[in-house]
Amino acid sequence: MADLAISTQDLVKTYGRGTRGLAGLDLEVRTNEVYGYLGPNGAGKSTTIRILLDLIRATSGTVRVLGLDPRADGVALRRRIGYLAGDFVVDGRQTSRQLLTYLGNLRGGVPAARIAELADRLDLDLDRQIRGLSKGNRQKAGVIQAFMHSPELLVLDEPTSGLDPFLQQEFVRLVQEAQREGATVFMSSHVMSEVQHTADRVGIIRDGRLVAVESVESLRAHAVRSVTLTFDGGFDAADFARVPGFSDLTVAGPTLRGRLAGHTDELVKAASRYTVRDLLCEEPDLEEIFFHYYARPEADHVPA
Ligand SMILES: Nc1ncnc2c1ncn2[C@@H]1O[C@H](COP(=O)(O)OP(=O)(O)OP(=O)(O)O)[C@@H](O)[C@H]1O
Repeated sequence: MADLAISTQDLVKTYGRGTRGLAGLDLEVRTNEVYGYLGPNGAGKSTTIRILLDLIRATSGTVRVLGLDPRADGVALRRRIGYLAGDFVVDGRQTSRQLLTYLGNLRGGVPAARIAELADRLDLDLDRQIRGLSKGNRQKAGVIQAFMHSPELLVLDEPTSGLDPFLQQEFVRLVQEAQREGATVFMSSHVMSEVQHTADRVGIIRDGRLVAVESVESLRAHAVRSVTLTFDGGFDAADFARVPGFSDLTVAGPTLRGRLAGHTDELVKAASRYTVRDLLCEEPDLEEIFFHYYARPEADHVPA
């Protein structure tokens, strides 16, 4: 289907001696979305990505990437994809500039100014030998080679591992720019917070199967936030006990704390009857929801 950048049906990968890599994976990544592919170590994320790139082959099942079969059209596909491997390994004797120029030429030529601009944004010294670089700096070279030719599809395996928080923000901007320019981004991670700033949807994989697909928006809407309200003058906690979704209330002097699921509107209306000195509403902990899926072995595929 044209509106799907990636689709797999009943994909199975068995490694020697029956180790299950994938156990019937049905994946659908829509064109121009950012899809976060989440799961704990060993869930099958890298196995999926390697099959998409035809670096390994599935035991059974079908795969379509940009409308093509990676097994038959791997070479044509590579040019249209930006791929960052989880274990980005290259010949360390060359400089990043040499490596990126070489890879750029393989992909039909990438202007030197584009490489320089990305290196500047990620703060990478292009003229140092790769083997002398820290893991984080090598990862920057990996990120640049994935983005530099403005591919239609970015397939990124744990892209921000090793990047410091400042560079993670720059990475988020790169992903957003790529999406604005029409690219689709498929990105694996085992850390929810890493993808929540960029992803439209997240798919959660466990034991080689997709156990949930949700839009980040809906994850947020169902997320639970810790709320702390401090009042000037008295307040009646009973007014807050009636607020839908507000639970685990505790009162300490002028301060009321609780957990809020869903929208804040009713809580704000209840608080507006009093003089509010301070209001703290913590970011929803999506990680908590993410682990909730692992706690339910029977969890069903939830279409977003
Ligand atoms: N080359 C291999 N030979 C045998 N088993 C493998 C091989 N590669 C992966 N596996 C197994 O397949 C399963 C899925 O591994 P995979 O690397 O795809 O998981 P992952 O979700 O990417 O984990 P991580 O976050 O640790 O990279 C694991 O049980 C793993 O041990």
